[in-house]
Amino acid sequence: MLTQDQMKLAAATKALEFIPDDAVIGVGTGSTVNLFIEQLATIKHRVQGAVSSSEATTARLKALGIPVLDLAVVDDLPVYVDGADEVNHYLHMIKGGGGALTREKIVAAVAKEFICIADETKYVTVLGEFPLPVEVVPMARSYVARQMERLSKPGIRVHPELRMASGDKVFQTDNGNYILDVHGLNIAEPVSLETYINQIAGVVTNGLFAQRRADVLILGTQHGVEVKR
Ligand SMILES: O=C[C@H](O)[C@H](O)[C@H](O)COP(=O)(O)O
Repeated sequence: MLTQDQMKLAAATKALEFIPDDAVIGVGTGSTVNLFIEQLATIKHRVQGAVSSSEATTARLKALGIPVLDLAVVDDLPVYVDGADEVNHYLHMIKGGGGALTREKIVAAVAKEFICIADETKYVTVLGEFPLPVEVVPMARSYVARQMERLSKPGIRVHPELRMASGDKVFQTDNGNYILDVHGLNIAEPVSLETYINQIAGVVTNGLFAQRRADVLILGTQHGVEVKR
């Protein structure tokens, strides 16, 4: 029986086959991506560098000698590799468990191909068991929380929770914002919910990646690596 980390590593290693020569690569954030970064370091001589989606990823890339470029000076990003907290059969995702959703969404928007690397525990029929991260401007946190609660239905309570770092310290994103983790959503229509939440004043973005879904899912399973499109 493989561990979750072994399945993540298998998916991260397979992703190397999707990396074109001499390209700048978009790199996401999280434990699965950290394994990918270690693999990417083994072929760093054949890439120009990486665009990073978080301060944590930037530090790891630099530590392994992979040049980090500013997205603003990169015109062509053929591939973006990132993990997910949940991914459904249409390759819509929930992301942002590590709080990097906004920069991830920006880099993903620029990239031609989004390659999601995940282990089989992330593969779901309906998104929403994982609480949906919503990045908010700090002063809007209570207003946005109230708007999210209005998504409750009879028998289903939608419950936003302000993400804490430790003790009574509020978690802050790389952009200086807060995260509401929204529990109780059963997401039957990810594209319309993504749009709806993003229109609430004070929301920077939410962790649904449905309008810009993954193009390829590399899934580490107990029976080997599966590639889905
Ligand atoms: O903000 C974090 C990212 O969206 C990650 O891609 C996501 O949380 C998955 O992370 P992990 O690979 O650690 O499960």
